[in-house]
Amino acid sequence: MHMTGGRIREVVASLLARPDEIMLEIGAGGELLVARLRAALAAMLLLLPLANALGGGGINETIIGLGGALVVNVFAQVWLSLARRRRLYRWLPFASSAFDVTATTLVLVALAANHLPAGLNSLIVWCGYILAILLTALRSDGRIALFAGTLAIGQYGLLVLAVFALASSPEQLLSSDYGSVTLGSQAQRLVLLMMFTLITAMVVYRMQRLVELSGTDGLTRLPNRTWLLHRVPRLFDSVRHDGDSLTLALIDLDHFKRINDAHGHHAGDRALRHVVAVLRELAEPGEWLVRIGGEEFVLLLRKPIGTAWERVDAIRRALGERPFQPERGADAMPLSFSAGLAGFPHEGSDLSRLLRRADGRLQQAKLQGRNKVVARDG
Ligand SMILES: Nc1nc2c(ncn2[C@@H]2O[C@H](COP(=O)(O)OP(=O)(O)OP(=O)(O)O)[C@@H](O)[C@H]2O)c(=O)[nH]1
Repeated sequence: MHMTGGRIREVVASLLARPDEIMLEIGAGGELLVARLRAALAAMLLLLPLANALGGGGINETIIGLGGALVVNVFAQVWLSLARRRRLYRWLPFASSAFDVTATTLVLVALAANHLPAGLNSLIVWCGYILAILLTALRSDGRIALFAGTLAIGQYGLLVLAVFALASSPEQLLSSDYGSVTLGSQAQRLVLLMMFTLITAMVVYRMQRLVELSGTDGLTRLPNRTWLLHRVPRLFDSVRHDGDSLTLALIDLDHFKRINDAHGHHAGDRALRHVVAVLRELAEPGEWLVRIGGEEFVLLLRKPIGTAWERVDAIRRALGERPFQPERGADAMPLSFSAGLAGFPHEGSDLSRLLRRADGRLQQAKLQGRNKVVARDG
């Protein structure tokens, strides 16, 4: 894979950015999945000290392993109950992944307190870091993957320094069960943690791009119906919370079939991009344009229906002043749309009701001769 400096900067910026609403929504679902998986893994963790005891391992290590596994099981249930709540706690993924990493470190510290080489050479417990880092990939938030990886590298690095500082002689770092602890092998483990962090971060990046693609219309790069379905419930919540109004405008281009028939499908595509460019240029903050079908768009305006009507009508007039040129040398042709408006929450408290109401008014606009915006039932 060839990555230029600019591309690397783009990947890093995207991983460090706070995900948008949809990605956070998916991340919240991911948090619940992580919490369920953690609970299952924690239960399986209880088997490890058991296997150690059955395999003739030391009693102290078995007790430390069992104690660690029990604590992880109790916390796993706490994280699960928090993730099940409807409320989105922004700190929860950071706190729970910090717990996953720190639990591993604490078990390693306990092992080191019992027998120094065990703290650094216990491969089984060290794998807890790998699990903690890999789990973050399910949250589709690059910041959490990088946070967990950095924390694991930091904590393990400090443990290595502490053990080497505490060992008064090289013999103390030799063990018949765990082999010899060397700086070289510890450096390798730190590099491995970096590699796992990098891979996990790239998985998150790919996942974010795929989600982005599934919510974007390929022709106009506008958000699509999938985006609308995911975004609208949160937008409704926020409008309700702030006591604001929201208007949904259903926009349909007039006689669009004629452009395709007269100039071909490619010209039709360019006409769609022309309309979107004009609408984008005119869009103000608090307005979201979505392509929901062929030549059908939804414009969401955080405004009461009267003000929204004035806005959409101004956009309709502005589009009329920007004719579309189907081919070089051909006469420019004026484009127009008809629109039906519906207000949230008084005319519909969910998306399908609002769309139905707006569609009725759009049909009225078409029947009344097109190039018209209708905000009331006639
Ligand atoms: N070029 C192109 N055409 C599209 C696209 N999506 C839908 N269309 C065309 O848009 C046209 C819509 O036609 P109709 O639903 O009959 O509506 P209309 O011609 O706009 O007429 P009114 O809506 O009644 O004003 C059809 O010819 C579709 O093929 C697209 O992505 N590209």
